[in-house]
Amino acid sequence: MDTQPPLHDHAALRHELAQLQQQLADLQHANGLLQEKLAAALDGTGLCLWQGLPPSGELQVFNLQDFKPDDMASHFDVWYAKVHPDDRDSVLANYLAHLRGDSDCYEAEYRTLGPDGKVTWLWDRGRVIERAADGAPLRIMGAHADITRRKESAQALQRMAQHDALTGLLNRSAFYQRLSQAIAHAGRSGGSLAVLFVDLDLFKQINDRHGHAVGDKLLQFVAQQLQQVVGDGDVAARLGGDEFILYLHGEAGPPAVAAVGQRLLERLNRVQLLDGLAIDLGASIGTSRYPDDGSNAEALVQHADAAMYQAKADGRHRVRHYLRPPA
Ligand SMILES: Nc1nc2c(ncn2[C@@H]2O[C@H](COP(=O)(O)OP(=O)(O)OP(=O)(O)O)[C@@H](O)[C@H]2O)c(=O)[nH]1
Repeated sequence: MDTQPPLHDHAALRHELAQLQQQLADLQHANGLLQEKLAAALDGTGLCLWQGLPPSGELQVFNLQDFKPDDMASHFDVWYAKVHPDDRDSVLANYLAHLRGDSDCYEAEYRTLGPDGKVTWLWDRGRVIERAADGAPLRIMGAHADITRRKESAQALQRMAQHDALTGLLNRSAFYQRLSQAIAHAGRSGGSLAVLFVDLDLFKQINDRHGHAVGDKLLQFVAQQLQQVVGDGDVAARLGGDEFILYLHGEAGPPAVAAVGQRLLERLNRVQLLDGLAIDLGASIGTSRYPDDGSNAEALVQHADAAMYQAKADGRHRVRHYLRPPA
């Protein structure tokens, strides 16, 4: 039996095939243009587009500008394992809240850890674009970007705002902030803490005799000594000029506080050899304690300052504790 289609059907099929091939070529061309536009839009942004399929946990990445394929996780569990342990809870809570429909979008800034332990900060944002009839999320699409440099600059700025440029110690405002937090903590836990106000003796003479640059080096030396006498959780700072301050946390009774002050004086009293110069460096130290001598940072510092003036008046290079004026 002859099963060949009639000749005119062949012609019709060929025509249809040619049309389909043309449509395919048009679609490929349009797709190529879309890819070019997407690449142009993303160029230089550092953005990486991703799609997640919550039912299977599969993750896909659509563009790899600035990224290597191995940087990308192909499954939710792999991505989650890369997130810094300290950031996991908050990122996951944010992501799940959005999958549940509790938020308009998922958005988080978090650290990831590379195999070599390298930390990369990511900004990540996504939105569910397809849900099942019962509301279960089927597809989520989003983008992430490497924000490590921005984070590092912000951290450097924060560091500069909190530290003294010459000595690297905390500055006045950061110290007050820390001391206030320590007082609040001690207040809740029934603990005590001590403040030591340190003012160098006759520093103007040292500057005048040896020059400002030598004075600067001495201030840096004093800062190092302060850091040597404080323990874990204690804080040392430069208030400005030749004034330094520190607080000791925990059960710092008067003898222990005086002993720390004395240790510091011994360290400073050694004649310092600096640039071939022998410099006799001294300091007067005033101390106050929470809660006996003040209930807030300002009062404690003020009273330690008053005790420091008493140390100066008593002959300098000594430690004095704040004495409440007689009522
Ligand atoms: N080298 C240097 N000197 C500073 C700096 N900041 C402040 N000073 C100087 O530190 C000196 C502080 O002197 P004063 O506190 O007035 O008095 P003193 O000479 O230490 O005398 P007493 O405090 O009475 O023992 C001043 O001469 C300031 O110019 C600094 O950053 N570097």
